[in-house]
Amino acid sequence: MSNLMGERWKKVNDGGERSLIKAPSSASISSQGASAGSSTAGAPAAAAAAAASTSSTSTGDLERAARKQFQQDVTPGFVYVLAVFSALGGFLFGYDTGVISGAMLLLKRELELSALWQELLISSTVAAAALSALLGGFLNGLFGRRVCILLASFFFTVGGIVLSAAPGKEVLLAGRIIVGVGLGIASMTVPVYIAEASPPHLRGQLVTVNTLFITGGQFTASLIDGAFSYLQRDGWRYMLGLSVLPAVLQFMGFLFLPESPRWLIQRGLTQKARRVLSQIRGNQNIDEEYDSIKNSIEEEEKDSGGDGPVIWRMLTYPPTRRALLVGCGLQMFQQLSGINTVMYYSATILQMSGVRDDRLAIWLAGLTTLTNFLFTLLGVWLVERVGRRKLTLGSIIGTCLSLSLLAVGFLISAQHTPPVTFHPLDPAMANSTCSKYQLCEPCMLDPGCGFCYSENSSALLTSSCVPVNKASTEHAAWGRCSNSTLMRDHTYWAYNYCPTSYSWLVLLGLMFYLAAFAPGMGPMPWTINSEIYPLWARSTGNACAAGVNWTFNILVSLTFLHLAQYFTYYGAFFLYSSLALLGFVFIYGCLPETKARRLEEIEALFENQLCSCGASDSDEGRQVEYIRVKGSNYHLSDNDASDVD
Ligand SMILES: O[C@H]1[C@H](O)[C@@H](O)[C@H](O)[C@@H](O)[C@H]1O
Repeated sequence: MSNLMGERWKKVNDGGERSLIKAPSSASISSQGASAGSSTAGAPAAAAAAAASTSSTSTGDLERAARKQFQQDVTPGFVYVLAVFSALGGFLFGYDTGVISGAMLLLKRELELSALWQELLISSTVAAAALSALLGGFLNGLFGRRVCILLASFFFTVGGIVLSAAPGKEVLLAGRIIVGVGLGIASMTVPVYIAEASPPHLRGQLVTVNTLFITGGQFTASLIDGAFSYLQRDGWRYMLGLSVLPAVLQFMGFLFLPESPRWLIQRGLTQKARRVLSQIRGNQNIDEEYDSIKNSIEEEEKDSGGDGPVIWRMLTYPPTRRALLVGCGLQMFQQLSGINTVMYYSATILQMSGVRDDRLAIWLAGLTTLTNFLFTLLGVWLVERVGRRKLTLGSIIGTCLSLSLLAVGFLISAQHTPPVTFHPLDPAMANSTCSKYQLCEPCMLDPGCGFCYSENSSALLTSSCVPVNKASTEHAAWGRCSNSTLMRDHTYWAYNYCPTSYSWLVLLGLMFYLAAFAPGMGPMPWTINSEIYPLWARSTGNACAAGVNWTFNILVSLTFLHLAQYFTYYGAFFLYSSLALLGFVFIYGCLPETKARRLEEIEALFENQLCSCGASDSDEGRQVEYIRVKGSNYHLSDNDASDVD
């Protein structure tokens, strides 16, 4: 599609550099003319235009005046309030996915949960989120963003209450599914709502704040897990129930917050849309923005044409098909880079380094979530400075390298794995595979076995490979590691890991991983998805991408232990690293820069063949701003654009 906002956008070849220019249509000139008088910045702009007509040498003055107009556009505080209340959905996303690991430690003891029930309570939420994210696309189109956010916070509230009052595991499962439904809807709606309400120059930053809230939720969850782990009875009720507070806060807030103006215009509620636009743009002139949204909706309706469900129209119309591929691909590679495995596995990595106290391990695991949070903050700072494409590319290179470092750490640890020195006889005379292992590595990779060892300050003394207790992986089925009273005199039970003196290498890999992943690969898939689809396809596109995110989340977490069993830990991390490399090639080839463009302009970026973006790297950083002065179009040159920023 080439006709946007009532004006024609053309690609021209200008000295070998591609750029977009637009030639004004008569309609836009007249509408501009009509609105110029009411514009707060209309006077300087008109004066500048007059100067331009008398002397070509005064183009500099003209551009300066135009830039001034941009700089006068102070963002009203209301947009920030709106972003923060929406991002509470991100906070709940992080909190509800993060809190379960600590709660599970208490739950499995108190309710005597089998491995299957533990798995069910963890995965049911993610599975429900995957399905409800897909359904959320339909709900968003039908009822709007605001109603969907209200619905999500309602589900979070009810889910939290059910979880904290659950009399048994069946009700717990119901509560986790209810929370999952809220998660799916919130994860696809919040980024769209923030993107549609933000001014272009702040959009990336404000949508990225949502991911900052996700990681903030994960960090808070680890603190709450740490604090309530001392409350052995019912501690989990507080951990799971506390999410009700932010959920109620968000629900109350959204009773007063407005609907997205873009959705309102699409629904023909034009007066309401104008009111909302004036509210979120403060004292700025909204005529141009309003016209541009309205025109683009009309154009989109013509261009996207055809009948049938939105997903069908998206797949048969090349620009949206490409955008959908890029959006879903980004979400898929985010999860295939193993973020949730790394986060989940951090406690074990700490145990490998010699932290044996459960509570200390829980507190220290909080360091992982804190690092994730702090580096996402860096992403918020960088997104409007370096742009989405460079940030994502840099991040995935670092992610790929750090995954290799983690793999090398596990490889060296495996090569120096301690031997099994003692083969005790099973008191029940059952034939267990555990007794066959001669080394710790194959013993710990077998989910039925664990490594029981004693050590003094400098060396490992006796060690054996024994079956794990079926009711709790914290003890062996029999022998000196079978209960805490027997485990005196520096005797330890290692399940899922081996003691190693190379854990520092793994720890280094872990920190490097989070520092690389969190600013780019963590937030950018959400941010980019919120802006690459035209309005008619936005909810469906985001629903599909969020569905892909949750589906790969569950796939990666469920397969990790099996992967490790068949390919060892280093094999699994080398695999994630190769997938991240594949992700780099995909992003390099297919992801265009969307920084500072209006949502209505972005569709044009997907008109070219997919995977031709790498070739246009020279255009990166070229930020072209279009300023209309009395019917003429001027663009600020590269250097000037940075001033506007
Ligand atoms: O963007 C988020 C964030 O990076 C989280 O830390 C992670 O747990 C989620 O799966 C991901 O979608």
